[in-house]
Amino acid sequence: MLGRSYGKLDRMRSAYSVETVRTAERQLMARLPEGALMQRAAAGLAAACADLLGRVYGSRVVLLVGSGDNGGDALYAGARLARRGAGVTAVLLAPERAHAGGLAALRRAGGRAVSAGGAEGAGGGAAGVEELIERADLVVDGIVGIGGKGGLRPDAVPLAAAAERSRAAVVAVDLPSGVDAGTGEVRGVAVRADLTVTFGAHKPGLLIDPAREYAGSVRLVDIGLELPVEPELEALQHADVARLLPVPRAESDKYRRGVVGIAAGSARYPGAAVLAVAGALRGGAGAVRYVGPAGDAVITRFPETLVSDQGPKHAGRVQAWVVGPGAGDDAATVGEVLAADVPVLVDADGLRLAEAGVVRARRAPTLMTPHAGEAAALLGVDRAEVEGGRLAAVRELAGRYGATVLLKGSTTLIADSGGGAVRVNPTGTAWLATAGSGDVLSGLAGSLLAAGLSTVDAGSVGAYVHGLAGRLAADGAPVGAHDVAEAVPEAWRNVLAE
Ligand SMILES: NC(=O)C1=CN([C@@H]2O[C@H](COP(=O)(O)OP(=O)(O)OC[C@H]3O[C@@H](n4cnc5c(N)ncnc54)[C@H](O)[C@@H]3O)[C@@H](O)[C@H]2O)[C@@H](O)CC1
Ligand SMILES: Nc1ncnc2c1ncn2[C@@H]1O[C@H](COP(=O)(O)OP(=O)(O)O)[C@@H](O)[C@H]1O
Ligand SMILES: [K+]
Repeated sequence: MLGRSYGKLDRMRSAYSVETVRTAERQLMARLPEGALMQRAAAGLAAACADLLGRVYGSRVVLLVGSGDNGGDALYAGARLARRGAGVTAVLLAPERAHAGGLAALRRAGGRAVSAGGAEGAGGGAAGVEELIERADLVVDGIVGIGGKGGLRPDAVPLAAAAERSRAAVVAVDLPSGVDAGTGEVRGVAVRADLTVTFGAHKPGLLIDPAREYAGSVRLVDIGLELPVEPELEALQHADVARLLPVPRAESDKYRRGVVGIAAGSARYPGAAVLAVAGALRGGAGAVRYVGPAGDAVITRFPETLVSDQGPKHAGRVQAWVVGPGAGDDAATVGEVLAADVPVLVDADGLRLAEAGVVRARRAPTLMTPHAGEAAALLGVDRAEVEGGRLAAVRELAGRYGATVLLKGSTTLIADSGGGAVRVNPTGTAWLATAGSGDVLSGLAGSLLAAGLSTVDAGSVGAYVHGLAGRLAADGAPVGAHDVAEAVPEAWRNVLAE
């Protein structure tokens, strides 16, 4: 929990695909002496390990070393720690293919190496190796980095399991071994790290669940890569959001600030209408119109709402619509809203009722906000497939519908149909997994649309403020969706205070 101290994140965080990182590395390597890049990586890694250890001298460090350059980084960093008095043991998964220069450096510094399979020297053997890991103060995971394919290989699985059992702090080199760097997918076992030291650029997997959870906190080591302007993934931070939040000027009036229309709720689910309005009233629009059968419940709770029981077509001026929360099977209302020539946010029941062809044919932009279950239903796949491959799912939906799609959940992603960087929300908290909090988000993001933000900005700023409001409201204890709505002004002030 970041709690009330939240808010020191001030630069857009970007992640680049593995191919982009490799290209940048090749270009830089061509201009540098051989091995220089790996030394930069190892120096940053060793410094992070030393910070974590506090006292390096006398500490017990175990390196898990695969056969690629990821293992090389671990070996060179281990050599640096050994020179400062740590007892360093490298566990080699493939002794004959371990990075030769790194291994020699470690041995010169007084470190030793054993085989994971037990073939080489004392202390080897599977049981001995696992014991070594369990007794360590620090485990450095250099099994595999961006060269990884598929899940962790079977010979590496017991090492990852021993690291998880161990009391040691676990530092992953570049990525936790076993996670997919490009997508955040995790197939089978992967290393669970307390800290991941990543080189040159964040990789998408470090920002997307489930892999993000395996990474622990992430420290970026600058190795001098020159990266393209457009990343594959970007996470807004406080300063970015502060620039995008709509703030009224002296000449503003309620219409200039934007009117958001909420077509939500039903006799069965009046609460969804109330919660969507609760979010909308705190989202920057100058007025909130409500259309639907829950007008009485809405007006009782929020007398400032402009309530109408006519359909959306007769509701009067609206700069953006929200349709769907708690809407049941009211396809006619969804159709009417989609026919309006203003931005529309479609959520919940509305997603099921919005035909792809109709959404694609709209001239004004559309923002769809499914959770994983709804996204799975739209794509005709299992929910687990969406949860395991969120990036592919959000892109696929955006392409199919010709819309901006915000995929809710542990990592909320926002993709535009035109391609470009996918936004990832960094403020989410599992306390938001409470009934109705999605309704608050749809009202909030709809209000931002009415205030003039693009669908991508309204979705990502909405998710950011909503996540922050969830953290502030919860502050370590369970909350209801209405609490989240009530904390939105505090979240807003928190962002602008930066
Ligand atoms: N390319 C560069 O310029 C730099 C690379 N660096 C490091 O180099 C890494 C990439 O190195 P490589 O390209 O050698 O690749 P890796 O070391 O990431 O992985 C390749 C090795 O892992 C094995 N492997 C692949 N999939 C596996 C799996 N699922 N389970 C277990 N083992 C698996 C392969 O057999 C191969 O031997 C980066 O992640 C980073 O740590 C850094 O030194 C910085 C500079
Ligand atoms: N584990 C989680 N971590 C972070 N945020 C979550 C998590 N689970 C759900 N959320 C967020 O909570 C909200 C729930 O929305 P939704 O699933 O539509 O619920 P409802 O339909 O009950 O309103 C979304 O903003 C979603 O991103
Ligand atoms: K690794």
